[in-house]
Amino acid sequence: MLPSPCLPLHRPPSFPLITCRVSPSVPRPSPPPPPLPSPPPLANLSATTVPALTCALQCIHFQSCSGCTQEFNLHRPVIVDEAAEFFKSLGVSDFTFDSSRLWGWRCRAKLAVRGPSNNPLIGLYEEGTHNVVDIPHCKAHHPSINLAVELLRQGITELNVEPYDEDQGTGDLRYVQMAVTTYNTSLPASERYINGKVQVALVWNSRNENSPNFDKLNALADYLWRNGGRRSDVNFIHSVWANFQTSTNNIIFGNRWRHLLGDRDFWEHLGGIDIALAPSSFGQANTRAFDTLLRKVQKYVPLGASVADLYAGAGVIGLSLAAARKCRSVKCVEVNKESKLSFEKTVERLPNSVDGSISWHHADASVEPLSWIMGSEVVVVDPPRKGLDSSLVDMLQTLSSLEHKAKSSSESNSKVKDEKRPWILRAREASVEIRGKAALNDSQSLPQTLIYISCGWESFKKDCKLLLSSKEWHLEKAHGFNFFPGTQSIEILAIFKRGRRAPLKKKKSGKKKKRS
Ligand SMILES: C[S@@+](CC[C@H](N)C(=O)[O-])C[C@H]1O[C@@H](n2cnc3c(N)ncnc32)[C@H](O)[C@@H]1O
Repeated sequence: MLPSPCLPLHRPPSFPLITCRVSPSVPRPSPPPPPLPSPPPLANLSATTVPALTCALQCIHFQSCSGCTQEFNLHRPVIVDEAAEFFKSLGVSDFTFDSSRLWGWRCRAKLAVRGPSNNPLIGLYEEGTHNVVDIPHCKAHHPSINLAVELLRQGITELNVEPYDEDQGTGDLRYVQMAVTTYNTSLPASERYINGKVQVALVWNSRNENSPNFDKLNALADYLWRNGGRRSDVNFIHSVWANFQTSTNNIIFGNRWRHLLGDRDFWEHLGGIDIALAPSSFGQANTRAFDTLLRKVQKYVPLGASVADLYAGAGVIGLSLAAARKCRSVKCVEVNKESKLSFEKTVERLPNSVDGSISWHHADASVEPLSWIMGSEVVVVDPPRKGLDSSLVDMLQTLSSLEHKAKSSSESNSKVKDEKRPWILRAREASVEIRGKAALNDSQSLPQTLIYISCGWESFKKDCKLLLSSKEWHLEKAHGFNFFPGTQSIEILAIFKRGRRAPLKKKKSGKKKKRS
């Protein structure tokens, strides 16, 4: 039998929750945070009164690790002022910025594993290099991720697992993805976050389960499960998965996944619904801040609307809208086929009141983008950091003139027999169509609202200017969210409406006209 881990693994005390503005949906950890100066109100974007040190990162890895770039004023990334100015110049002067947890916010981390087995390095690359910096005390990680990293480190050493050597292409363990679920209904809501459990995905340097080093992978998974799983004292490992990757490029995951131990299903409660997320599907790193954003998005979608959710991942945004806004139809479009299963599981748990037409399509949103948004009143886009594909921007810029073309294109799409385009046929094969009581929306109408969610500020600015320059859209509202405290990045939620902005009504002077 293998010895138990040499270091005792205890759950560390929770980080204090300090925020610029605590969203009401964010559960407070227990015990309550120490008394600290109250943060400035959200909408006030003028100079902050919170001492910089109160919201300082205070992380011993700050100098060496590339993960964080802002050490002080975590509640207010430097980019917020620029964003407020940018939106003001476009006629939106009530930009808001919402902050939540400043430490322990990262619920999803992909870490490289390098170095010797008796002293493994588990962390991020040093800026501009492929040298891995060990970050056992990372302040951004959810505390359970740091615990799981520590346990993994012990397992690697005790079992003599060889970390990957990039130069030689040798070694076994290349990366690890750690994702935390904070959804445990057996605990009081206030204790769920801090007691989050980790889904560990080990990226193994072999083709599949038949490779000679598979026994070692199983031994490492057993070690994690025995010392951190359900029957251990600490119980912070949710499950262990394997991903097989032998390529020499920089892509972290290979195509083959295998569930090894623990619960197969991983649930989170976001935007008012239960969400399933497989390790192969995209998941937001800051789940609490994402929940705040989802609830804000709901406010901009009319009840009963039809929605196209492009760059949808497992359909979290679309499905939360389907439930909260009783959407007539929701169409999700995503290029990663691995997200389909998570979407299907989430749909199974949707409340019975959701009876609109719901579908998920494995397709590239940049190919024939018009076909995806036709018939929807609201289109949601949540692209990767590089922003929208140019074909999508082009289409959104010329929407009115495309109206006629849209009609004929939709007519030809509906003739399944005549369809020759392979990408459309493939998308149909891989799509999931769940028809509720409500009929599918076959209308030819085009969206009046565009909801743009962005994690890439520079690309957002570019896309935003292009959309506005066409006069096809105007900007109605803009919000920022502190998704990545300690970095220069924020998440943007921008609401565009078709056509020109209505001119501001002139204020009445208040003086009564004299009767003649
Ligand atoms: C920032 S993530 C957002 C995912 C989802 N909205 C969520 O919040 O969970 C961007 C997603 O776009 C997908 N994607 C990237 N390029 C795409 C394309 N051309 N067409 C469709 N999906 C794409 C990625 O696979 C990824 O899942």
